[in-house]
Amino acid sequence: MKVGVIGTGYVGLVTGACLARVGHRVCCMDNDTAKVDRLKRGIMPIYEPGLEELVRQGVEEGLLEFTDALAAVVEHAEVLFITVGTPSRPDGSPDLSAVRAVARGIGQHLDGRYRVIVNKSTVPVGSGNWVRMLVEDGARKTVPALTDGGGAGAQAGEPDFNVVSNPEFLREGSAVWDTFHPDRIVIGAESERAEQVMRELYRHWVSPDEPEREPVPLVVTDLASAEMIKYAANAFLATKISFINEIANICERVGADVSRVAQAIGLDKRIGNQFLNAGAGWGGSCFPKDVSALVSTGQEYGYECALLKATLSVNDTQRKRIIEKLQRELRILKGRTIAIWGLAFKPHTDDIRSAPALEVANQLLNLGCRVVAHDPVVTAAQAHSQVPDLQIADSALGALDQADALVVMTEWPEYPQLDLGEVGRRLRGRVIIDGRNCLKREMVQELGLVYVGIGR
Ligand SMILES: NC(=O)c1ccc[n+]([C@@H]2O[C@H](COP(=O)([O-])OP(=O)(O)OC[C@H]3O[C@@H](n4cnc5c(N)ncnc54)[C@H](O)[C@@H]3O)[C@@H](O)[C@H]2O)c1
Ligand SMILES: O=c1ccn([C@@H]2O[C@H](COP(=O)(O)OP(=O)(O)O[C@H]3O[C@H](CO)[C@@H](O)[C@H](O)[C@H]3O)[C@@H](O)[C@H]2O)c(=O)[nH]1
Repeated sequence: MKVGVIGTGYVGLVTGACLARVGHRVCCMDNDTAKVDRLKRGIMPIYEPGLEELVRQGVEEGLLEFTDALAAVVEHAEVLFITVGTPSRPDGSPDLSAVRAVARGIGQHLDGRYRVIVNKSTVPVGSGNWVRMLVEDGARKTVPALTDGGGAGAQAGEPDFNVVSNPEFLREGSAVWDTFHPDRIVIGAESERAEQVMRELYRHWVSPDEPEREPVPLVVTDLASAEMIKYAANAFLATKISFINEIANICERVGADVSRVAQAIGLDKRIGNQFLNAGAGWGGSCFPKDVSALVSTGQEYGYECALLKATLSVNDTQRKRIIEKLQRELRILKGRTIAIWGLAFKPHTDDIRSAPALEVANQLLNLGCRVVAHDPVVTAAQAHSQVPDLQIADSALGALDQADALVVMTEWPEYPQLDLGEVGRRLRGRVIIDGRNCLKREMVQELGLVYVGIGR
């Protein structure tokens, strides 16, 4: 099928490359001309395992191309994905300005051919109807027949597009794998015709040719339910982490070990063992904004989301606990040098959007510390775009020289592999705050260092 992807960011690029891999002809569009130019030269805008090869293969096979022209992508595609960003506004509600611009723009370039317009951006309930309205508004300017009402068809009363909600559940760092192995595909469709197009688009997943491959469950719903499924999934996962962090905070007080508690409760199949790692709290481009957006939707309808507000508030205080732990061990923070291992909001990505590490770094700088950080993939330029006063070390061990304490903020697998003896020798102070419970406590303690984990 001919597929268009509008917004070649994380989701757009991965979606486009994976759809090309299964044989669709994909045109990815972005209004960031520099990004498009780099992509045409094979330079990836993000660090994501497996993505570069996939993009190269798609381009070489003539199945994947990039453009900065909206008209070109609308012209090309039978199915048009909207994958632009929907960041939080200061009040927690999502900023939908990019979706608005794209939906209107699509309308302006529609011709008489039928299109399926797919919302893959995470957008509040009701956005499917809103996108339909915006596309119609855009089309009205260029397709006079629409002024007769009834839809976006070149002939009055005959719509030439349908809107579909197809939320995305990929995780950064394993985005390609997740796209090929999703737990489910959700389609909120406003017509049978659009549903059939989406079934065909996802045939590789939902009706695999190879008998050894299990079909991926396809959940077909109305638009509003599909939109809600995305928010509910993220809110549940974020709540699960805030829950275990709260348990961790009680564990610390009563002398229990949250790792053992999580392991044991996770064996209960009703609870499950994933997303039970206590730590410095969740971050990233999705959980913070999506939980806030759901609270904001509740408020629009006069509903107080008490549980979701608690999820957010536990997460807020969780980062402050890192500072409290440092204060407890070092007493005076002013004038101290603190080393931070890990800046990305989680391992295997260079994404620093709402990264707990940067928030902790900022707080420490405000408290008068010098902060020296290391991350295996986040560059100094990226880090400085958010925290200009942060010092960046070339190596994890290099970050420790003159440091009074080490704080581990991202559980990159290489950190626990480092020579702890060397860590002990390099650190000026004796304190290690393991904000991700990823180091071997006993080994740290054997070296005469003070180990402080989360909930243990
Ligand atoms: N990142 C994730 O892991 C993830 C996972 C699931 C869902 N989502 C959702 O997917 C959406 C996209 O997220 P992302 O992380 O890929 O965002 P992103 O910021 O990485 O990418 C968005 C892209 O859209 C482009 N863009 C903005 N306005 C445009 C316009 N008018 N025309 C064309 N392109 C435009 C930007 O230049 C950028 O390249 C969000 O709603 C997000 O919540 C993200
Ligand atoms: O047990 C855990 C698991 C995760 N985290 C933290 O939670 C955050 C989010 O992690 P993760 O969910 O793995 O990353 P994302 O790439 O943000 O993916 C989430 O957000 C995406 C965007 O909506 C969804 O598509 C995914 O399904 C959803 O997992 C990170 O800061 C992690 O450090 C924990 O603290 N403890």
